[in-house]
Amino acid sequence: MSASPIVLTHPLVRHKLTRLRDKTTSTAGFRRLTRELSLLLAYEATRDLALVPRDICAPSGPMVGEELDGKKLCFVSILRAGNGLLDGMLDLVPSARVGHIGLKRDHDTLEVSEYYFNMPGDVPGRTCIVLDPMLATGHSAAAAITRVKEAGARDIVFACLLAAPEGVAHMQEKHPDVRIVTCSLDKKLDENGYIVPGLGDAGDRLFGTRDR
Ligand SMILES: O=P(O)(O)OC[C@H]1O[C@H](OP(=O)(O)OP(=O)(O)O)[C@H](O)[C@@H]1O
Ligand SMILES: O=c1cc[nH]c(=O)[nH]1
Ligand SMILES: [Mg+2]
Repeated sequence: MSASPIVLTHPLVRHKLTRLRDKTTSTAGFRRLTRELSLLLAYEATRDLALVPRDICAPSGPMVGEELDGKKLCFVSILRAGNGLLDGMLDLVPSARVGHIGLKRDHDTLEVSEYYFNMPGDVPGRTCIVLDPMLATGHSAAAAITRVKEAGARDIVFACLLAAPEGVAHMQEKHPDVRIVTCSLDKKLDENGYIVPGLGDAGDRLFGTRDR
């Protein structure tokens, strides 16, 4: 059974997301807002990490604190727009490993092709948080997660800024075990496979390009 996506409803998220969607927001502003939202996404995406007790000496005396258990985290960025979320996540968890998967969506068929794959060796045992701002048809996210599973990952979260119902349904069919954390569940896809209301092309807005 697949879980429903976790949608962040915090006022800060809603405020920043509105600025992000606004087509008059500059490239620099878009990049900064994406980074800020990634910190808030990371907070929710890491909610279930296991803790173990740790003895420390506080200024007032000994106490039992807590620290993260085991081998911790691996972030996986789906190139290229996933990199917009990566730096903020690494600010929060600087020791995380990082994998990269290069995927390009064909504008006509909406199918994806892989052009790059590089994962750390010690992925089994780590929680993998796969990053991409957009879950549209879900083809990119599902293909990336198939590859992450082939690398040995078992505990996987997919974190995005916007999700379309079509993408959520595709992920629930292909990877029902993967939790989806998003800042918004939008209305639908348009006839070109773009999210409505959406924010346009995330990669282009992050990097100041125009790829269609
Ligand atoms: O859910 P889907 O229908 O697969 O669409 C979502 C994908 O499309 C965009 O990437 P794109 O292929 O445009 O590459 P880019 O990040 O290099 O711009 C986006 O960053 C996702 O990876
Ligand atoms: O709306 C969309 C859909 C896919 N990719 C994007 O960047 N935006
Ligand atoms: Mg793009």
